[in-house]
Amino acid sequence: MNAMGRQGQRSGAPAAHHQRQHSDNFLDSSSSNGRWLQSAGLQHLHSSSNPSIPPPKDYGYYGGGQGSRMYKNSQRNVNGGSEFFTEPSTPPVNPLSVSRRKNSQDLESPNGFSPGLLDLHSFDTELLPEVSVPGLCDAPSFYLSARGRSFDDSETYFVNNKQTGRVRAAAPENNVLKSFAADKDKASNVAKIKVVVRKRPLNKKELTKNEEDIITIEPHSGSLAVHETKLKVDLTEYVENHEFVFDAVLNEEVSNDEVYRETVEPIVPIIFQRTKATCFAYGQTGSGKTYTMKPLPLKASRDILRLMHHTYRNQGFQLFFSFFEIYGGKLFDLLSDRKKLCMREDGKQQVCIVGLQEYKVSDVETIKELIERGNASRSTGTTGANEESSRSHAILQLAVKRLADGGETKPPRVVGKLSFIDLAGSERGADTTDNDKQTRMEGAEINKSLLALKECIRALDNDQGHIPFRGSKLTEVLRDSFVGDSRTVMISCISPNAGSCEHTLNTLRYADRVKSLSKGNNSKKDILSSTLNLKESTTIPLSGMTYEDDIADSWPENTDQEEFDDSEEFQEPEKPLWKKNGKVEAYEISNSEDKMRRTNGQTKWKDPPKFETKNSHADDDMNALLKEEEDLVNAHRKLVEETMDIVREEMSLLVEADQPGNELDNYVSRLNVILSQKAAGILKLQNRLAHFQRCLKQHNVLVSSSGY
Ligand SMILES: Nc1ncnc2c1ncn2[C@@H]1O[C@H](COP(=O)(O)OP(=O)(O)OP(=O)(O)O)[C@@H](O)[C@H]1O
Repeated sequence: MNAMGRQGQRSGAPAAHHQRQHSDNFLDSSSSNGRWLQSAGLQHLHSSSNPSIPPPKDYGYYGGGQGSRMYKNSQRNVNGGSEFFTEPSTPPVNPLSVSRRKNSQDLESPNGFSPGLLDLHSFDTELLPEVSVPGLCDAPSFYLSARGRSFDDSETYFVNNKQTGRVRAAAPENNVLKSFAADKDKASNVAKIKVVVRKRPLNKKELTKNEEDIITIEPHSGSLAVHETKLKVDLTEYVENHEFVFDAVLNEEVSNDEVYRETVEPIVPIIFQRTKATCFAYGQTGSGKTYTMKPLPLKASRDILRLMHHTYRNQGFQLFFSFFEIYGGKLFDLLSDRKKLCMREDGKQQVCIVGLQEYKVSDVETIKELIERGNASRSTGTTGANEESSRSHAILQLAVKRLADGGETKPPRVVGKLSFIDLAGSERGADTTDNDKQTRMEGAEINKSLLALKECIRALDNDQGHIPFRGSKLTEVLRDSFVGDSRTVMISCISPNAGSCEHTLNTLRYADRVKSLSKGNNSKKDILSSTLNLKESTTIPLSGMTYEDDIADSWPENTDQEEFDDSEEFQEPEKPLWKKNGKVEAYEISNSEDKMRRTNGQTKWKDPPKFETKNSHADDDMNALLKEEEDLVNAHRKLVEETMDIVREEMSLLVEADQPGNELDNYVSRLNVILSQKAAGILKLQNRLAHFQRCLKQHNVLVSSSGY
């Protein structure tokens, strides 16, 4: 049945009344009721939290008929599917069309890659003096009012087209230069975390199946609604509206250029100011993560190079490129024949990826080539929802480095870093069409890392002293995104079709949790990060490492930062990968850091602690427990939602019971159904709770140490 038909059937009251009702409730989302429900992750129930208010029955949501389903359907017909997937500004590389494993010979051939240099402490920016910004005061002040606003600003930083939700695309060529020069303080005011949602258009398959678009986007207010069709106990349908507000919401018409301008462009200038920034896409398989992420690094590189060649000309800045993936809990270099990599922390708990090949790049063409090579090496497969699905988390890093005073004789030091992370689909483990063992294992691993990411976010959100970054390789890599002088942009990708409703709601709830991180006091999180460093320095080695890895890597005995800060330690040249005109062209980050320290007669690495195996089991246990907890909370939330529905049903039953001539039989049988439903729901949750309690008991030691 089409939306119009259903709407006609459902509407018991004039549509105008409902429209007002919804938008009032929505606008009232800051009320205590709204906050109360939001705090329980049930904000979507706000509009119907008062059982005396009839349930929402139509989509007349944002007023003026624009948010109605009728409107959306007609919009869809205009798009008709012919525009679908026509826009990639960077044509997607088909990994299957390119040989998956490039040999290193091929990769290292000197075809334009400029010299690269070793950087052991690739995340260490402490020793660098602050970058002076030439011409800062000359900045045209009009620019600030037009573009380059910080994420915190209450006004949108670009102008939206009110009809289409399209972001105005009229940016001047050198806007990054201008926005950077505009105001250094403004740039450093860019919010620590920005959460953006992007909705993709319905695809051909969904259109063929006549699937409904259930997402309404209101770009001006950053709000979005998911219209979920549900069944009452008497099997009649009704629609529940779930409302969310984010830093920005981008509808299906927004181009990749516009996505870039909204997400990454504002953070590019501050990479030159000792900032580590991360942009990642999150969402179910086939929701558009890769499509969204793919063009961003190239656009960012272009802007970074422009800054280097203009604003910072002759100031010793260099751009380095690396690309790796996390697959099955292990790291692989996508630019080096999928060489296995190893992650390590230095004395300051800074992450260092040993063996990762970095390329010094100075032109966009080379970067494009590297991106294509990396993408071709990615692990992909087919899921029910996406024929070319990413099975891994891919991490592409652009590091801005600067030559030290000694010029080319010393390795340049990192000034800032921009990381792009294309996460694997958020529900891969639950994909029912994935039934071979390998795929299931991949799914489990992906879920583990996404769960760990969520737990880190939750821990930061709840001001917990311990942030479980070690829960997965992904969170270890991402750690820098959340602590210290860092910026994070999360792009939540959602599918519009009704069949994806549950996954979409999960993605949006996840995004909502990340968003709440940015609400609080940032300094609070910085304090947290120092607590974290203290705690982490005394905890166990990286989970998921093999025993061999552990023996080879060992662990820092001494975390005295001063000793590790000594830049003289970095003079030993790294293993050159290839040479051009007698100059080293590319280097790999190796474990010579260990050797240096040992040969200095000051061994700072010790044998693996004896309790290591036990602790890596403990990590697994903790992950399992976290998963149990997650499931319990979700089940509880679901029961509350169902209870609300049942209460509504009861209210109308009572109203009917009071009507003259009401049939007692009908009342009795419906009440019976309602009560059985309630009892079944409670019983199910009780069983789950009992199971969780048993798990807690089983892992008693863990429970006390992880603060349960
Ligand atoms: N905004 C969009 N506009 C047009 N086409 C899109 C958009 N987003 C995604 N697509 C298309 O949808 C399909 C799936 O997208 P994509 O591969 O990016 O999904 P994904 O989230 O990365 O999936 P997975 O997690 O399985 O890797 C692709 O064919 C892509 O071109």
